[in-house]
Amino acid sequence: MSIPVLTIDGPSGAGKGTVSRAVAKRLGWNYLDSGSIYRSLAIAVLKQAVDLKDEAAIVNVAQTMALEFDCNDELVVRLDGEDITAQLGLESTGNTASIVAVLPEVRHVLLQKQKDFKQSPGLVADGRDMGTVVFPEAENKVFLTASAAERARRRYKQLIEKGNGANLAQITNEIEERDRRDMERKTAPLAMANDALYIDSSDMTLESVIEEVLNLIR
Ligand SMILES: Nc1ncnc2c1ncn2[C@@H]1O[C@H](COP(=O)(O)OP(=O)(O)O)[C@@H](O)[C@H]1O
Ligand SMILES: Nc1ccn([C@@H]2O[C@H](COP(=O)(O)OP(=O)(O)O)[C@@H](O)[C@H]2O)c(=O)n1
Repeated sequence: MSIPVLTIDGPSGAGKGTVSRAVAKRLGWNYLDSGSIYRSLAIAVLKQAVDLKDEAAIVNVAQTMALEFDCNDELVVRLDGEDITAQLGLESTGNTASIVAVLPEVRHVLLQKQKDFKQSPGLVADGRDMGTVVFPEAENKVFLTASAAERARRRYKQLIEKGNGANLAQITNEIEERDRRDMERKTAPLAMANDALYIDSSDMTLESVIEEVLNLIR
């Protein structure tokens, strides 16, 4: 029997990660946080002080970086043996991730790493192109979004709660800039798959979004 896949794509701060983790836990399925792969590459590129305009050098880092994901209660990510979990969630990391994610060759190199997460008994995959490019065969697809203002508020609150400083106006600008970059790139842009369920979570509680996604599976 084929392995079931649920894809959840959408822009930054829509709730993809939180909803995906909750649904994966309820179903007992594996979870792919594809953004963390692009984020890890961003950290590797920053660590090696690679010029963000040097496409060949960035592709080389993508090909050679060794990533380990430990998904117990909390996700722990090691890059070339070093624990980079604390840097993964920074907004600066997400912004750099969206710059390196524009490169077609980078996306090509990272494709198989993502496909390898499709393991029994099932997979919840969260990102931008899960339903369109990485798992087009998935039988359940969601496009999860919310207004940019609401997504910025959520991100702001999340950063403050984690004890990181944050500025709402700056986060709003960064989210809008990242939306633009993710939607306008040529390769695997952020777009809704034809066969996806559209959910605007602006005025929904987290619990009701999770319920709606679980209803799709049942
Ligand atoms: N429907 C919702 N209502 C209120 N807060 C939400 C909702 N969905 C997500 N959040 C909160 O917004 C923040 C960003 O969610 P996250 O899952 O990290 O988004 P994404 O993975 O799409 O960037 C988290 O703190 C999360 O708890
Ligand atoms: N499948 C994916 C996932 C992320 N990304 C890129 O990686 C960046 C960070 O992704 P993320 O999912 O961790 O970001 P958030 O939505 O959590 O802010 C995005 O802005 C995208 O540019 C991508 O191109 N394709």
